[in-house]
Amino acid sequence: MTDDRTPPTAQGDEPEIVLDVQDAVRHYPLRRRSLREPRRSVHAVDGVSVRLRSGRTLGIVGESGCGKSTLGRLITGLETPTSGAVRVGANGTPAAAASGRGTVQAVFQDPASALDPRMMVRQSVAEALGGVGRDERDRRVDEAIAAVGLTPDFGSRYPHELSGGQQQRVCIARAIVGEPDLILLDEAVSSLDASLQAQILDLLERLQRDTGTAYVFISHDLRAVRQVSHSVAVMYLGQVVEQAPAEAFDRGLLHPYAVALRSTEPRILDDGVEPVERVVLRGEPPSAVAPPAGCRFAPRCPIVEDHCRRVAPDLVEATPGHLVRCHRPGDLTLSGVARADAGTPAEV
Ligand SMILES: Nc1ncnc2c1ncn2[C@@H]1O[C@H](COP(=O)(O)OP(=O)(O)OP(=O)(O)O)[C@@H](O)[C@H]1O
Repeated sequence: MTDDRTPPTAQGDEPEIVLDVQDAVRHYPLRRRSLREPRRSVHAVDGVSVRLRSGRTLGIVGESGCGKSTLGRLITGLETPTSGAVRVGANGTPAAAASGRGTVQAVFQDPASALDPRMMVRQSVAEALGGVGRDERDRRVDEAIAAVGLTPDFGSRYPHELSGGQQQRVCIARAIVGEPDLILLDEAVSSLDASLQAQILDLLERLQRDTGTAYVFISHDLRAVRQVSHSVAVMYLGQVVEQAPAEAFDRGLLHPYAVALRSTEPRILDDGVEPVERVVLRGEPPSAVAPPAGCRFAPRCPIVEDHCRRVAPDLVEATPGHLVRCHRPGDLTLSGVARADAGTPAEV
């Protein structure tokens, strides 16, 4: 894959928006043990706004429990937001209404459980296509199986006759066969070994070039996210704390949590840049049931000030396409990680 992920569209001729998340909130009410107990809920996603254009990839990273998968379920319409709006496709249909209609497809971590063990590959891919005539269905199923690099004879195999990588290719064939506007990839390469991961990531990039499908790529693997994404959103306790063009993700992160997270993957900088000093965060993430007042990251922040504990920072644009939610953006830097270089940030 190339480093330059700038889409091939001329300026002023922007591709259409296929995902528009506006102030999305998803709270899960907790069961009360008695009626006197106050109502409490898990703030899984707490005011997320992102937009994604056709042909581009938005990466979402953050530690376990920060709300990545919940956001993914809102995008695929598997869940509805407690408040806010999630619209998908060129027509801006609410995600819940678009669910099951093929506008958005999803690929998850475990391909074996995503495939029906009683269905041959062809049936499985055809099932995802829905109601089209038989000839067209056969043609599109053949194309999808070929597009993911499987030979036609795989069509008559069952999932247990495939390797993990081949099963994931079938899941991707199922996702692309109906030509969706958007594919959610939630830890889609995480269970594969390194060389298979590279193959699948290359495949996804090629498919995107050919079809213009947009991807939301959720992963704890920063290296994979950096490789495929045009823009990367870093989540912390249900909120986006930084969204940066992929180039800035290497050297120009501004939020202390994003810098710390980034420092756990020094190998990304193997391309001649000095190694990064590791920032070790104190403590565990606070509970998503009662997020801290002020900045949610304040209890663990290495550069916290009094103000941070009292006033919640807004997500503001530092440079075009680069957003950060911090009172002291850019104040935590690492040796080998230069201060943000505005450059020409990509929009997703
Ligand atoms: N159905 C549910 N009911 C109650 N709480 C939930 C539910 N689903 C998720 N949560 C809680 O919401 C928060 C966000 O969970 P989510 O699965 O979105 O995080 P994640 O970032 O995808 O984590 P991981 O990387 O471990 O998958 C967590 O605190 C989780 O316990």
